[in-house]
Amino acid sequence: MNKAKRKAVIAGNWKMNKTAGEAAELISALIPEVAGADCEVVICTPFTDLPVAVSKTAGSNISVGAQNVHFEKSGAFTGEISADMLTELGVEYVIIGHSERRQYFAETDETVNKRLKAALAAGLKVILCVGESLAQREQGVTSELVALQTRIALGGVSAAELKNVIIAYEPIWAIGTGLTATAEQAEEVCKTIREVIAALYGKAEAEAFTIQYGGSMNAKNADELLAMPDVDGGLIGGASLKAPDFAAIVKAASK
Ligand SMILES: O=C(CO)COP(=O)(O)O
Repeated sequence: MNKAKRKAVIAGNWKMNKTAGEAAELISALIPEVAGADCEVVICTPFTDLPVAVSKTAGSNISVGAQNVHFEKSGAFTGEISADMLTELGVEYVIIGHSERRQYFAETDETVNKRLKAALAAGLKVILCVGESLAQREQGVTSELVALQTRIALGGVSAAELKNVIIAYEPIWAIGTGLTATAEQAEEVCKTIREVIAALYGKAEAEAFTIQYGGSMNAKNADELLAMPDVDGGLIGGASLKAPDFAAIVKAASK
């Protein structure tokens, strides 16, 4: 695989953090720190921060994403947000299938697939999350599980649409725990994902495809993780909430 062909994507997943006022402050601090980065920079904010995030980042190299989207276009789905609502705001990306959504909000591979197709149809770029629990890793089913999650999520997605999809490999046991997958563990699963993409869409598509690692990624471990041949970026939780911490990872990806 020629990694040089792929531009790294560093995305912050703010989760349920930052009011709109706090978001404005964080973005103001972030813009000068990441200006000129040689990688793509994305911040995925709570829904309520999206308008301020879009307006504040205008003219900068930071793209804005949401953290979820519903699969229907509109209707009686109290509390939900549609893809058209996001695109009209100027939102470019959306995270789909994060393990916290799967774990706490009963999202399944099937609804992840429906959300993904709805997002792509509306013109959004998707960061699709896959990853195993600690019990699944200990049972030795990580590769199989991640391959299955990937196949189901991408069901019905064309090769043209795939260009707007990134996959983030996020081992659940490494999220917010301070436990990072070793670079070798991250590489092994990211490589498996690339093989699944190659089997589904072909070798050229797989080589062009961006795969991120996520799970306690920080300024200290970013270099080693990003040096892996199949790790093309990161999806960052905790370390995306402070401008210097996030900027340090962006810098590591720009080397
Ligand atoms: O879930 C994550 C990003 O989506 C990772 O979160 P942490 O970086 O806080 O472990």
